[in-house]
Amino acid sequence: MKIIIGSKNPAKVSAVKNAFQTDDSIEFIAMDIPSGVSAQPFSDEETIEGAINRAHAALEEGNGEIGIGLEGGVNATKHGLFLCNWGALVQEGFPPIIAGGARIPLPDEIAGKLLAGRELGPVMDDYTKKKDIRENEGAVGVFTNGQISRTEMFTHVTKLLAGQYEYRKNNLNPLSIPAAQPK
Ligand SMILES: O=P(O)(O)OP(=O)(O)OP(=O)(O)OC[C@H]1O[C@@H](n2cnc3c(O)ncnc32)[C@H](O)[C@@H]1O
Ligand SMILES: [Mg+2]
Repeated sequence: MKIIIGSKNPAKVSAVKNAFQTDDSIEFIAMDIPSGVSAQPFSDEETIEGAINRAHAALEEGNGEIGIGLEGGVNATKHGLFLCNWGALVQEGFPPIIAGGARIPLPDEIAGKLLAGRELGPVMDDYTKKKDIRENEGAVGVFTNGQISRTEMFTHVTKLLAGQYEYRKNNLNPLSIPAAQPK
């Protein structure tokens, strides 16, 4: 089985491999796929849409059995601007499977820069004086003092996708297969 991952970001690619590691017959292909939403999604809705877009486009371009999209964004609440992360798994002929990740508030100093229009990736690099935080521990890793890395957070999201996919496969009632969703 071929799983096409809609990103070449190593934090995302490792997460998908971790989540499906029990199955040796899987071939993983990572492709650079645009999210089709803003570079810095600003709501759960927009972030979910980005994940689904990536999963659909990955499946189509990579010609596999499963497409996976993982997308990071932020979501404003009255308690502050929270990191939000979403994943989607797309399989031909079925509606997308969706799962969300852990969320933590961003410090005001970082949130202010995003509200002023900057992207989290470069803001985190400036803040930590390191390079490519988004491909390594991520903002979630920095602000949890290394407890939960971006890979670990996305591994959790992908396990939630993989588990729902397995459940659907094992409990498929042929009479209730939903119609394919328009792309
Ligand atoms: O190559 P892709 O797959 O696009 O990987 P990405 O790191 O850009 O990830 P997203 O597009 O999903 O993330 C959306 C935006 O949020 C930023 N971002 C999200 N989570 C982050 C994190 O944990 N650390 C640093 N930047 C993050 C990222 O740089 C983008 O500006
Ligand atoms: Mg991106």
